[in-house]
Amino acid sequence: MKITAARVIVTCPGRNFVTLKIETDQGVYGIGDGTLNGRELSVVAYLEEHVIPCLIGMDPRRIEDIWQYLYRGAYWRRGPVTMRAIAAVDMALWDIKAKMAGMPLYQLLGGRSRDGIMVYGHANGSDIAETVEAVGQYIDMGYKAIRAQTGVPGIKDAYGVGRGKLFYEPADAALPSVTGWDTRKALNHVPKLFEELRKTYGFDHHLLHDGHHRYTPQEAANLGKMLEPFQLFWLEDCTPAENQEAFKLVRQHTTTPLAVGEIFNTIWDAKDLIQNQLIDYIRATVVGAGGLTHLRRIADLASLYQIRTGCHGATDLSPVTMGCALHFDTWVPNFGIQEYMRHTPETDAVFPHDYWFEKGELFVGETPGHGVDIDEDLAAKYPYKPAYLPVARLEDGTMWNW
Ligand SMILES: O=C(O)C(=O)C[C@H](O)[C@H](O)CO
Ligand SMILES: [Mg+2]
Repeated sequence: MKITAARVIVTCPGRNFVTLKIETDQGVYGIGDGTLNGRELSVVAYLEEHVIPCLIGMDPRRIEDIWQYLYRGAYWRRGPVTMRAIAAVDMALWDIKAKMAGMPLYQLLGGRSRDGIMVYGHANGSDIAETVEAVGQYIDMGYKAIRAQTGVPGIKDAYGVGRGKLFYEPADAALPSVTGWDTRKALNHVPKLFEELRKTYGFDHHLLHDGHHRYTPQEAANLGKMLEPFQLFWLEDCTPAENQEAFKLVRQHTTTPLAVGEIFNTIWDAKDLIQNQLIDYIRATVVGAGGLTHLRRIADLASLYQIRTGCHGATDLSPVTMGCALHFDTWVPNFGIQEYMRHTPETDAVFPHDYWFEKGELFVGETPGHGVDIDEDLAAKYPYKPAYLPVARLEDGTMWNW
């Protein structure tokens, strides 16, 4: 069996997606996602110029060997561009293998560990009252877990507060817009949101919060401590994780569960955090961390330390990644939760998929493969549009982490 052709499809049905389609001499094809928010065309070039020429003629059933070829063979390892290109190939190859087996992908991974996948949605508002109302809407839709973000008085465009409620897109400008940040103001405000949420809705639902790399380890520890009475499911990205040791300080001071990893590319980014039990949830997902082949290794390492998965699932991960992640979630023994930020109806139409939402959970169907396809004619109607995430600056103009 041979790979006969592969091509990259870029489409923007509301936001940009990079999709890889791999064809074989047996008529079976596979689909993979290589979207890298705000840097999409770098993955397109990496795939078209450096990966696809090597793939032609290879046996698509040799998933592991092709993964190693692309990882070790490039000499230059890791990084978001490389690992997304590898992920796109890996997803497409697993799709092909599962289609040939006539099985949904989760069967090849080891079979079903659960029926539904608990997901969390994004509730946000410009102030506490609006966010409390938005959380109520998610509860009414049946969600069991909700991430809550709020505008903070005195901060311009606080992280996670979109203009829309059910659909909002952080990468919303042709060049990065400038947002603000002030840790003091956030630390004074965020605990009040969760106090209000617990007063209003009680403790039956899981609540989550994303610090988006904004706090120093000491500030993050302080926030975690202040949030303890409100029993969060997790506090995410409370401090940047390039220095994995920084989490020791946070961990020593708070029992609020910690989640990290949406920007991790490999097991090496998470190794010390996991082995020192400095986190509770690992956020790496299929497109970010080199596909299913590599994500499985991260999950297995995490399972040794009772750390659970919490795959990133923002809108910049296409329905192809969402489909793969849901098959992974259906299998993975140490599953925690899955992020689910809804795609627009336009995106859902470009990517027909066999997964659906019901009472706070997502379910995958029995379609062979990962169950997500691309309608190429429709995709062609939405050409690439430059779009960037914002940047963040402190009041005095200093660049900060968005
Ligand atoms: O979904 C999250 O938790 C995020 O932090 C969203 C990210 O900012 C977004 O996916 C970046 O592309
Ligand atoms: Mg996040």
